[in-house]
Amino acid sequence: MGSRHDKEKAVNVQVLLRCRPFNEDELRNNAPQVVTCNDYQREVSVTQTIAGKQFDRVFTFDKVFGPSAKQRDLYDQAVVPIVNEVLEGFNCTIFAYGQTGTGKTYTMEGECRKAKSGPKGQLPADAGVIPRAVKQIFDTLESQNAEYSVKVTFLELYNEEITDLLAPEELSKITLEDKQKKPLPLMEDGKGGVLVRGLEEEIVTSADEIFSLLERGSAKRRTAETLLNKQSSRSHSLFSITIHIKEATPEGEELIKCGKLNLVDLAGSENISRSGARDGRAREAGEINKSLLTLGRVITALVEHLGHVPYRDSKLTRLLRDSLGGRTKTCIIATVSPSVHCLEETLSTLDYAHRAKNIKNRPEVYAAREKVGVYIPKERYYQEESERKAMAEQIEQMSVVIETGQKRLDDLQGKYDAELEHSVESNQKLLATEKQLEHTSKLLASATEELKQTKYALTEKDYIILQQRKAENALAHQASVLRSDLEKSVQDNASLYSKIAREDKLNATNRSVVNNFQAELAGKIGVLCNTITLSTKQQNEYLQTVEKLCQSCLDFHDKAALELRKKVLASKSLFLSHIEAVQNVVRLHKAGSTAGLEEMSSMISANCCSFDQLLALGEGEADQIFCDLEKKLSEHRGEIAHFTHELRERFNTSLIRVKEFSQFIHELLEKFGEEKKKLHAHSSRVHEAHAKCIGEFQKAYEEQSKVEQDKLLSEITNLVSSHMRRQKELVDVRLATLEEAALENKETAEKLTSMLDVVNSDAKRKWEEFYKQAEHDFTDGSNFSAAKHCRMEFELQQCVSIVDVASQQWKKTHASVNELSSKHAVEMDVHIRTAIDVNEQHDVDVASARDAAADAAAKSSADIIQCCEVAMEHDRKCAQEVMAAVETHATAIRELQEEHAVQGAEINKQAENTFQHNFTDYEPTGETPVRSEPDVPSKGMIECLRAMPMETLLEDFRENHPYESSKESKPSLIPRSPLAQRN
Ligand SMILES: Nc1ncnc2c1ncn2[C@@H]1O[C@H](COP(=O)(O)OP(=O)(O)OP(=O)(O)O)[C@@H](O)[C@H]1O
Repeated sequence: MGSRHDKEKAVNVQVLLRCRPFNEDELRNNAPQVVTCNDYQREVSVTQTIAGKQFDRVFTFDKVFGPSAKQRDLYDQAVVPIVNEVLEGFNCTIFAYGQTGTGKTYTMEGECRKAKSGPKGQLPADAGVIPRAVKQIFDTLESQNAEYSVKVTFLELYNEEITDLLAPEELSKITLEDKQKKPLPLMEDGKGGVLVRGLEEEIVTSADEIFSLLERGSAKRRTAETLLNKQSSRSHSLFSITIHIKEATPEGEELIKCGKLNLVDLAGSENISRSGARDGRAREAGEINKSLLTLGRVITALVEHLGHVPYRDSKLTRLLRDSLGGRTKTCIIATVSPSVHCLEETLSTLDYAHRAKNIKNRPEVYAAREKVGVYIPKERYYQEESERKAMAEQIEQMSVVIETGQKRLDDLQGKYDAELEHSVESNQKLLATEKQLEHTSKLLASATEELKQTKYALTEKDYIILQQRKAENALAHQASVLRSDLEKSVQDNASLYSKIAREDKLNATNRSVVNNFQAELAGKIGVLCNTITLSTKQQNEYLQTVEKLCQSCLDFHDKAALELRKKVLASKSLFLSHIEAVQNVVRLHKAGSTAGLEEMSSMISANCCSFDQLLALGEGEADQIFCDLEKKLSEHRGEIAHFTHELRERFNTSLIRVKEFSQFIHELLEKFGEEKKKLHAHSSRVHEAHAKCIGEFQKAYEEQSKVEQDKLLSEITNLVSSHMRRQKELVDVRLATLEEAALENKETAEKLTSMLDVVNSDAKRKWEEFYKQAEHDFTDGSNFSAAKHCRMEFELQQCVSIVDVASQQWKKTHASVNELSSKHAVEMDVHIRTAIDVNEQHDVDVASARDAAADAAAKSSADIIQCCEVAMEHDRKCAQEVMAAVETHATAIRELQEEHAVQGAEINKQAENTFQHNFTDYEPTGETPVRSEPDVPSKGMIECLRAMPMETLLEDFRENHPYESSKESKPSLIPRSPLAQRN
């Protein structure tokens, strides 16, 4: 627990830097390298050229992986310890952060997304962190023999919307697009963390299950990408593995350790302008950047120990809150490109990652926090899990219902708002319309007033005209009465010349009146004449126009008819030429098809022949092959028999050899025994010789000593005695050593001999065992080979019989093919003949149809021409009639004019005559009649007959028909009847 306690102290976020190798494009373009990695010193240096000078910026990280680092290197050095900590009960998070295309997905997932374990459970070399971590977790859990459970979740965060990449397809019965889009809401879990509501948690029992889930999720992500036309570079993905391990404590307690590993593949870190987001995608880029920017702000706040950390500003930071300054161990893998083209982004990534190094987390072991937890049996745990899942599903369904309700409410609110706006607009429109209506009503009232005034004026004028007409009529009547009276009085009083004197003045006045009247009448007649002349002239002009029109129409008709005739003739000739061409084509077709059919027929017969030949050849070849096969089979049979024989012989030989060898071993063993005995004898001899030698040496020594003693006794008694003592001691020591050695040698030799005996007996036993085994094996082998031989012979016989059957089958097939081909050829021939007949019949039909068509065309063109001629004749007649009518009309008008002129002159003359006759001076006759008072109307009376002056008439009219202003009365909406009616 001590180490755990240490681990639970604040630790910095671990930041690794990985620089990918140059990609193909960069290599092709010879892009200069600006990033250099020193993996050992954990340094990355970036070379910048500013104003022609080179600057190097060096960054140090917890670990640095250069372009040559493999997936395995990164995993072993950086991730293995993290996964071990997860297995100890820590929560750990690994982020991949960097510009698009720098290898985030490669690092996290690897090239082989479906990183199913290869042979012997090995992962492919390109497998990334996720598959390797999964494998490590399961390998460890399985080796620990502990009870555990593993759950995974896989989600995508795109545009601030969370999608569950593991959601089963069949659950959501909505359209594919909706399914892809279905966002999941985030909820507070009440413990300071967040939950993704409705996120599928899959319980898995093996690494392979996780791999298939991962594959499913990745596939879903890819499908969504295609549907939404987005790229992985714009979405974040979060793959989480939660592990529960049951562990027994030394105190006998059972606690469940709970570790969680979050693996986050962040979106590309480039900015909006570089991500290519425009218009509609600006929001998308904004939201992605919102997450990444918030992540940056969160890092800044944590590094600079600001009071407020803006976790809540984006879903990404809410989700990863615990991994940033929380209770989770965090590792950031920053990825960069070595190329100069990405320099700006590389520097930004390095700065970002470098700053993140200073974030401190306080990781906790989750088992420690949940020590109060109890062990639950596996079944109950799974049951509770499934219940929890069902409840979560229910909650999800309810939340969906709530969401739907909320959406509906929002929709309704939207509709209500729209309606409200609409009604405000309508009100405004209504007000405007009302104003317009008022204005229009005013206009209408004034127009009605004007109309009424006009009507009144018209009625006034009508009235005046009527009155004037009445006056005129009365005047005319009075004039005629006057004239007749005058005539009568002139006749009656012709003789009363004397009395006429006073009448002269009156007569002169009368004459002047009549003259005036006559002049007036003549003027009027003249006007009438002029009008008639004018109208006659106009009529003439009109008639001339009509004539011209008729003439031009006629001309046009003539021209059109001629053109029509020409066209009909041309079409006839064209039709004929077409028919000729069709005939030619038919002839050609006929010739071609006949030739083709004949060729086909000859080809078929040739084919039949060649087919026959081929079949015969094939048959010959097949026969040959069969013969060869049979020969080969019999050869094989012989060879196999020979081989078996040889095998048997070899076995026998090897058996003999084995026996010889065993004999040899026996001999060897015997020899060995003899040698051993010899060795024994030798050793005892050596021992004896040794003892003898020692005795002799002792004796010789003693003798020599004695001589020397005698010799030097007197001189060097002390020296010699000491020397002798020393010599004796040495010799004794030496002798003792020699004896010991001899004894040791003897012991060793005996030991060796006994060991050799053991070895020998072992070897003998083993050899006997081996010999027995070999003998047994040999018998087995020979039995087996005999059985095999029998089996092979049986199979060969079967093979031969099959080959015979096949040969017969082949012959049968050949015969049937022959039969079929000849039948086919006959049928083809029949078909071809039928086709030729049909073609000929078709030709005849075409010819008859052509003749009929030509006849019909000729007939129809003749008909058309006749029709045209008739029509032309009719037109001409019509025109002539029109001309005659016009002439008649003109003559009639002319006559009318002349007659009118004559009549006018006559009237004038007559009137003059009348006046001259009637107004001759009075000649006395003497027959003065009795004076009588003529009934001549007085001037006053005549004056009375005059129409009243205009003003009087108007006054009179206005008195009798007072004008009512319509301003008081409502204007009538019924349209007034036409004026003509009133007039
Ligand atoms: N260390 C590496 N070794 C070999 N190839 C690599 C390495 N890193 C990346 N690549 C290659 O570079 C290409 C881009 O990598 P990847 O798709 O992982 O980038 P990314 O950062 O995830 O991009 P995005 O943000 O668009 O998802 C891939 O073809 C990958 O195989």
